[in-house]
Amino acid sequence: MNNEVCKVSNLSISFGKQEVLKDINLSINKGEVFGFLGPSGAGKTTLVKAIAGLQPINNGEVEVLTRKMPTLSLSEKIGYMAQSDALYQDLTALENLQFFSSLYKLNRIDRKKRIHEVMELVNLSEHLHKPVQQFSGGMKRRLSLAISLIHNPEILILDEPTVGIDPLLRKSIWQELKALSQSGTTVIVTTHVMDEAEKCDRLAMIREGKLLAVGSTEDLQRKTGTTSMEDAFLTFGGATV
Ligand SMILES: Nc1ncnc2c1ncn2[C@@H]1O[C@H](COP(=O)(O)OP(=O)(O)OP(=O)(O)O)[C@@H](O)[C@H]1O
Repeated sequence: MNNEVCKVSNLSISFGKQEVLKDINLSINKGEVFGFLGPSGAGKTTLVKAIAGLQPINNGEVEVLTRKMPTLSLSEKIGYMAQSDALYQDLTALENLQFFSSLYKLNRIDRKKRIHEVMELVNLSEHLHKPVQQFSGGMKRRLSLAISLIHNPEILILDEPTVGIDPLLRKSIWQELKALSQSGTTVIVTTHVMDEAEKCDRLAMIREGKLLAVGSTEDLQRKTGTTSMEDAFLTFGGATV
């Protein structure tokens, strides 16, 4: 059975003269937690934006759920959380969630139920009526995560999801991402943190717009004869992340 939900073929993307992604080929399977690991500026954000359909493509192709990206028709099936939070500061958490959920076809009762579920999940239930401008950085990240989950997407794309989040909550968010993947959601994350990379089922190592390697942590360590992701990354040609 073909489990592929995303296929990137010969993808290249340039900004002016700078080629930031160079001939990327990879595929992502349904229900896996797939990570993009690489140092700052490697091209991770550009790549996940291309997968989310938010980034024009110069060469090659990105297919998601057998559709060629970018396409608007998949917005119901993809949840995307950007690196910087896109929240309305003057509105409360609830009002933000209501606004974003109104973009999807959820009826009022489902919407209310789902808002409570996602707020519970990110541990923000007691702050539902607080204006976002009073939130800490970590709380804003968690609210952004809740918003990306509001429509129960098949594919969840998270750009550096746990930046600014304390270790305890980071752990609970990772548990939740794992649970989502076990229930069939495909989770795609970017990170430059090695211990987070190790939590992914498979990883793509990226440096200077090039794909260095793809595989599970075990695969990548076995191939390089190393015992840590840091050493594996260095062996594949990456600088320190
Ligand atoms: N809109 C843009 N216009 C011009 N250059 C851009 C644009 N977006 C990204 N870049 C450049 O593309 C390269 C890759 O950036 P990208 O944000 O994809 O990297 P990243 O791996 O996600 O890094 P970080 O972890 O710091 O976010 C960088 O050199 C960046 O300066």
